[in-house]
Amino acid sequence: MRLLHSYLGLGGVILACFLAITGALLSLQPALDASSVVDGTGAGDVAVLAGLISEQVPQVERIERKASGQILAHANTDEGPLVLVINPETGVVIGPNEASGFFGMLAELHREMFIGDAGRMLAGFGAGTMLLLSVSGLFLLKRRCGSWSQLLRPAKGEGVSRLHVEVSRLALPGLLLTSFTALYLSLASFELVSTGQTAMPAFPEQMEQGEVVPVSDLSSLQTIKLENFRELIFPFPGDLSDPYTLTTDQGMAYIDPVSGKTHSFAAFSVSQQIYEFIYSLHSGQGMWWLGVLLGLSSLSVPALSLTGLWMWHKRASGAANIGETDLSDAGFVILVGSEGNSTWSFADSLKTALGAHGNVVHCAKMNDVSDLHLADKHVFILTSTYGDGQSPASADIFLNRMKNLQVQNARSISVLGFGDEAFAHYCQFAKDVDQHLTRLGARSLTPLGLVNKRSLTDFGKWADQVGKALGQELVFEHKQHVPMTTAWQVISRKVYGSEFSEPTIILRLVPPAGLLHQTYATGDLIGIVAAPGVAPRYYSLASSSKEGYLEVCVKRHRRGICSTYLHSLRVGDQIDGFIKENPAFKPSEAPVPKILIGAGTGIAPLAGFARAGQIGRDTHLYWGGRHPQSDFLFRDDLMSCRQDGRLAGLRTAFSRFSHRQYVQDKIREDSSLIQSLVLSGGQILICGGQAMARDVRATLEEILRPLGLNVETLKQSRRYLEDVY
Ligand SMILES: Cc1cc2nc3c(=O)[nH]c(=O)nc-3n(C[C@H](O)[C@H](O)[C@H](O)COP(=O)(O)O)c2cc1C
Repeated sequence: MRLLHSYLGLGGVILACFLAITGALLSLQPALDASSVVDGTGAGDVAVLAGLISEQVPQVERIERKASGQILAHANTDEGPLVLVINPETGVVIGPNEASGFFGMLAELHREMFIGDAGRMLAGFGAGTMLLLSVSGLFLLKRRCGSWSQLLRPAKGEGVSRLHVEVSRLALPGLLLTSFTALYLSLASFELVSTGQTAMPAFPEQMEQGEVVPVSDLSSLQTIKLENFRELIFPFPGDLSDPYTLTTDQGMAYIDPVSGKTHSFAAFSVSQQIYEFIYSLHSGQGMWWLGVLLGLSSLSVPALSLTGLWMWHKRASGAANIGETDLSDAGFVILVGSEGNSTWSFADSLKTALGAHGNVVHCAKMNDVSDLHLADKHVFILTSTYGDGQSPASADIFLNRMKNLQVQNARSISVLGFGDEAFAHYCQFAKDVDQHLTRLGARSLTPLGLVNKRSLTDFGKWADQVGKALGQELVFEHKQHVPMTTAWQVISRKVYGSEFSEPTIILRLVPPAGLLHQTYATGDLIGIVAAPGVAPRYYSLASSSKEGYLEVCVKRHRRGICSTYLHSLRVGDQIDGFIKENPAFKPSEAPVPKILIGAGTGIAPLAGFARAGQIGRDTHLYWGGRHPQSDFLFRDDLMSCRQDGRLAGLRTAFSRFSHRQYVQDKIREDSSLIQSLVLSGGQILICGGQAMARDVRATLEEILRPLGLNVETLKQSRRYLEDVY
């Protein structure tokens, strides 16, 4: 699916954009027509209307009623062909149909690119490509979301690939409909599907003799109401053997110009009705709102093409950047499972560190695994997890392939999973691979390692174990991509808990004078690079750009390079940082109760949410700190939130004060309140260290159990969000 999607996208990008843009412009026509339509009941029947028109436009050749209700008269004048818009109420000529020339040309460009059959074939090919892209895109979307039922849930991931997903999700229904109908119309234009249009009425062999009557006196036309009328073609002037040709929504008829009677009639066949229905679905004729919606979804095609190209390039460059080593020379093999590419950079670091000891290392995609990758090698499997606990793109057939391979031939196979604890199935694919290998009897150098949010610390811990097992110290220079930073100036600093060995500060920062203010939301992160070559450290924001400053809360860690650096800053000092969005940790906008739970510096985004007061009145905050006198972070702000009702409840627990309580103790005390908040649709947001998050989760499981609920189910419906570090 992915290959099909990528190659069709690459091959068809220009054609798809061309068809989408011309189609989007054409989609305006039904809406413009509809806006100029006057209620058409006044002129009565077709005979009256045709009579009124032929009096004003003697050279009229054809009258048509478009699906929008607009009436057009086509005449052949001495100055050339003319299309006139007619008021259906009065039959009076409103004026020339100026749009018809432009849209006519545009339609021709869209259908056949002014090059006839070759253009129509290209357009048909483009329609087929778009249909395949939309269908394969739908399946990839399902894979990314985990299952069909999760298709409409908020998209996971970040950056360009998230944009691609969000746009395609909005546009896919429209794109599927447009491309399917376009392909059908294209096949119909080459008569590869039946349109039923061959069923014409029999042409009258003999006309009545006598005087031609005025069109308004033709009895067959007097019975046709305007809303059923489609087209009337006048006989060729002076040709007494030529009848009127009438088309209604029932079928086609020839009408005698002398007697006014119907000579012959052919009803529309089912296939013709299908054709017409599909035509109006594609063009929006008669359903201008659908036309506009389809036009808007077509506009997504250039955006999807650009973001898709970027994703393809990024994916293609991942493995290519790592360099090649001959497999037969290698004693070590690194197999990589990656979707977004970041795991390749860890594979690269591992390869370099192993290579520094003279080891020959070969890297490959997990999907390419063969017996040659295993035979007498130390194998490292580095894989991310994707969708909802599923395999990433470069590992989706790995487990199947492994079934036929001799894992016992490998000297060792060790698995390292990359994932994100915020997901319900943390590193699930790596766990599945590890279990599978154990079942097959593979030897391993180290137990399964897990890396949360690409943490260099987690990676380093696993690599230390590998180094010890091999008797080689592995030194890493992990080249992590650091986005462009901007300068931030400290405008205030408040120190808390200075009597403890690890104090906490709240820093307020603004861009230095003259620099542009960026936009960020409470709960987003600021990445700070404390020294060249050191991986960025991320801190949650307690404020949004609306407040005019950026606020972070930092506890000093004994050997923490970045926290020590931030603690050393004074008012007026400048630092470099970049904003990283954190869409996974945002309170829902629905007016449901919110339960905010945190400990230590985890209070930062929670205090920010409470302060902004946008998250509804029924917000309860639980926080655990050390001592109420010395490190009650954001105390004044939280108190005033409680007073003015932005917080309906504020419960604090202090671990170095009289009762020595932790935040989960306060939660347990409030069990019945929490149960009722959850039952009324409440959302829980947790921020802080891993140990706190684990204890809180266990307590909440106990509280939820009597309700027949658990954390996992809440997580799946985004009612349990964690930002844990
Ligand atoms: C759409 C999407 C779904 C994800 N699903 C999971 C998941 O179910 N479990 C998990 O632990 N991590 C999940 N992650 C996080 C990734 O595994 C993690 O960011 C990893 O470092 C990405 O590595 P890669 O860029 O090499 O694919 C998901 C990420 C995205 C973008």
